[in-house]
Amino acid sequence: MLQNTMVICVLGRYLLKSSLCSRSWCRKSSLYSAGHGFQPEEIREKLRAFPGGAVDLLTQGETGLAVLTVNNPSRMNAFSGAMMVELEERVSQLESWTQGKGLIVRGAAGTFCSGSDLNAVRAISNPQDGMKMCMFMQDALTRLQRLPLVSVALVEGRALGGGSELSTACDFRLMTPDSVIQFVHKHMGLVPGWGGAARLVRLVGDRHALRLLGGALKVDPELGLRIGLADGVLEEGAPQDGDEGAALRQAEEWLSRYTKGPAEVIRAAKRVVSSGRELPLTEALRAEKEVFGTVWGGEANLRALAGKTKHK
Ligand SMILES: CC[C@H](C(=O)O)C(=O)SCCNC(=O)CCNC(=O)[C@H](O)C(C)(C)COP(=O)(O)OP(=O)(O)OC[C@H]1O[C@@H](n2cnc3c(N)ncnc32)[C@H](O)[C@@H]1OP(=O)(O)O
Repeated sequence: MLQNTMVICVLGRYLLKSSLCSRSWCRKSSLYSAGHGFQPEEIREKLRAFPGGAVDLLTQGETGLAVLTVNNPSRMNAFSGAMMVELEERVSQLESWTQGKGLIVRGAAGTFCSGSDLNAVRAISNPQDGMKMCMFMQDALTRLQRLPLVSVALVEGRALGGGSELSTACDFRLMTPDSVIQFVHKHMGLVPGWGGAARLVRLVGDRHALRLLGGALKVDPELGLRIGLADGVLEEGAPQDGDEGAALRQAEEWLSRYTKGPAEVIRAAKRVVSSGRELPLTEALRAEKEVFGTVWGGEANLRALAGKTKHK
């Protein structure tokens, strides 16, 4: 009991100091340390032995939106080891992108992501390597979720296994009409290990989470909306018309509602939500105070005051 309380206190302090407190939000901070057996360089080297695919990042300076594309279409965008390393590198890039406001995470060629590349999984199916991959991906996806960017997973086609977990690391999920999110882990004799279970419980509550994991249920857009896993359903038809970018454009338009305005204000909004999501109330309030201090009397605030803004 005492040990649990200490772990919670240490975690709270860690979040406040490392990624959520005012002076160091943008600093790269890891979820695990050497004390947990987390040796990132050793893990990267191991993962790079499983090549294939890419994780592409496109940042748009004018809009402040970035698009992260999981790109391995011949394997339904499964994550090779090299792609796991690339994902972490892209997250590092986004951590340093101070002008960013929004992020869309998608898969190439009309499908989201079919999880880990099973060829790599078979080769590292011993417990030691599994733990290393688990810590590495938890760390990368936790840092992705904590980015001061409003993020949305654009789910087309299938989001399976690790792909379903990736979708939960975004603030929102948009689904195309025929898409499916499925935590297939049970069928693989597994549970999520990329942080997907912990995030799923926070998104849909423990009972729905247990239904999705225990039943490996296929979540279509209707079910997704009903349980709060999906935040919107995109319009029918675009890819059949030979226009692969249509879903992306719809997602950009959807996201722009939440990213319109000065970067420092949008980023501050995401930061107070991140601290509220992760920290106990007292620490979240302190973190909120720190963020408030970064916008109070700031350029956007003074402009609004000078303009006698009315909210009609
Ligand atoms: C469980 C958690 C774990 C983790 O957390 O790390 C994982 O994520 S394990 C991976 C979980 N995902 C799967 O088990 C996916 C298995 N694949 C399928 O169910 C199907 O392939 C599907 C539904 C994704 C697509 O079916 P469809 O009929 O449309 O296409 P194909 O089956 O012909 O697939 C095309 C091609 O892609 C290869 N593929 C698909 N997914 C993976 C994957 N995860 N790893 C490696 N390769 C994958 C599939 O084998 C086909 O290749 P081919 O050479 O043509 O056989």
